Amino acid sequence: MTDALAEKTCTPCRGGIPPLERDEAARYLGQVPDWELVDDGRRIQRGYRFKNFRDAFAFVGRVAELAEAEGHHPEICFGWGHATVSLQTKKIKGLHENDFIMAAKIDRLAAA
Ligand SMILES: C[C@H](O)[C@H](O)[C@H]1CNC2=NC(N)=NC(=O)C2=N1
Repeated sequence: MTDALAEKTCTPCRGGIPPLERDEAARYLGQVPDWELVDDGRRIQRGYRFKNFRDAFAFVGRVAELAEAEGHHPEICFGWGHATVSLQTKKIKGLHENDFIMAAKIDRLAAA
């Protein structure tokens, strides 16, 4: 199922729509089960482990390129051997399908 999401492309979000309800977000989360709902269901995040700093940094660079290509951007915290990616649609201060598309694409990128 993750592939189905990963095959989609993010759509420009200009605000003015409600964020996903918790039950909707939970349904999408089933397709990216390694991610967790945080901030009262308004954000999703996942941690990744790497052999060293260089591999973590390379992963961050690939996620950044993906975000620019999709026009939808995560928050990333990283250091020696780890990176945490967080996704929320800022314009609506909550979750949108775009966040789950990016999660699925980032998981595929991390597995590559
Ligand atoms: C028009 C375009 O969709 C917006 O400027 C994008 C850019 N990247 C974005 N990224 C995130 N995470 N949230 C947004 O609301 C957002 N808006």
